[in-house]
Amino acid sequence: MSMGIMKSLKDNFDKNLNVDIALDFDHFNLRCQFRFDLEGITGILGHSGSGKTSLLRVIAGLNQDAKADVILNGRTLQNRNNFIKPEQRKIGFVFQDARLFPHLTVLGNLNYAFKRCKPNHLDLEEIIHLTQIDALLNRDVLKLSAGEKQRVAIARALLAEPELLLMDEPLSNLDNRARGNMVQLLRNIHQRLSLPILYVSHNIIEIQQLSDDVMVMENGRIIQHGHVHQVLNNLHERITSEISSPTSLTLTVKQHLVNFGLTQLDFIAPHNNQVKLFAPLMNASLGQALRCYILADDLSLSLVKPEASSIINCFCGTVTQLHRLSRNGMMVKVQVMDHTFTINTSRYAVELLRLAHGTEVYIQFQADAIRCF
Ligand SMILES: Nc1ncnc2c1ncn2[C@@H]1O[C@H](COP(=O)(O)OP(=O)(O)OP(=O)(O)O)[C@@H](O)[C@H]1O
Repeated sequence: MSMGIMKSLKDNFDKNLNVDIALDFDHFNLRCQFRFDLEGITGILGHSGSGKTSLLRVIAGLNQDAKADVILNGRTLQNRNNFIKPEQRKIGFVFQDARLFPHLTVLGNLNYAFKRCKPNHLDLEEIIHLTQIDALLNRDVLKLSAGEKQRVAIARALLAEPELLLMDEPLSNLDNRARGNMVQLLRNIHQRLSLPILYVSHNIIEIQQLSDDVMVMENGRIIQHGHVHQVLNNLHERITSEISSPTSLTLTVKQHLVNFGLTQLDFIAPHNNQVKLFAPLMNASLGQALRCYILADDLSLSLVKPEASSIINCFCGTVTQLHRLSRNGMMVKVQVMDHTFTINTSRYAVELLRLAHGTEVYIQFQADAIRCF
């Protein structure tokens, strides 16, 4: 197995992406300028039509009309005078639909990429195993399920040994269960290959579970870019006009209470008091950091500390924001130390509790409201 060689090669170059793009369609203008170190998975979130696909297409070299400077790992892919063709950019692209070669089997599709990439630093068997397609190799690609097709498409993209992988809504044709499995598979791939990924999705949960950094696009512009928790917990009002994003946290495992079916996670509350935060019992080692989220509908608010309550998680915090979501629905942000919690409640409750910026409140949630990954 050539994992050692793979890893050292991946680590040898400076990984960064430098982009300055101006692209004009009849009714849409894309203007993006950014430079960042390519380390993990960067999620790209935004309403339909905000320009996410257009941005990926320019980076991949699929839109020659764009006025763009694109520099990947110090290599100029495009500027006023140069245009490197898509197949020479060392950028992989996985689309919403798998786009496999229909006349080839699964193995034929993989070999197409593998044989064109010389010398090979990746091990074909390893990639087949990593993408869980061992049992599919001789199958006709037209007879695969949507999830199977996407796994083959990912394997094929990896075998071309890209320096950057672009993924455009790769899981949108899958049901919830297949989507969950694919998120885990993508995390494994990323961990094993250290391959930077730009990952476009409408699905905030998918972005929360996969991304280290998140960019938010609106109307052809990047309006937010930063660490996943920081961006998702403070999503721009225009993006959260109809939905609330989940509270996004990284928490470490403190202890397992096997008899109660609970796992205690580390959480620092006001005045530096360590308070107990419980999640459902999970198979994770002590000290392991977990990506966690809580849906806004799963939290409730109280003005007084509930002394005797069956809801076992309760923290004191301060209201920092109130935002009307619908005719009767409100979104409330509560700051608890460094953590911002997002709670959905009714306009009636906000008036009843006289909630305002600065109100001290207690947030409550059940153990199974916290979902960990
Ligand atoms: N070839 C084209 N010619 C003219 N307009 C285009 C072209 N491609 C995209 N657009 C327009 O550019 C805008 C951005 O499209 P884009 O596909 O980049 O958005 P998106 O954020 O990826 O949307 P979605 O999430 O629905 O896929 C849209 O208004 C779209 O109609």
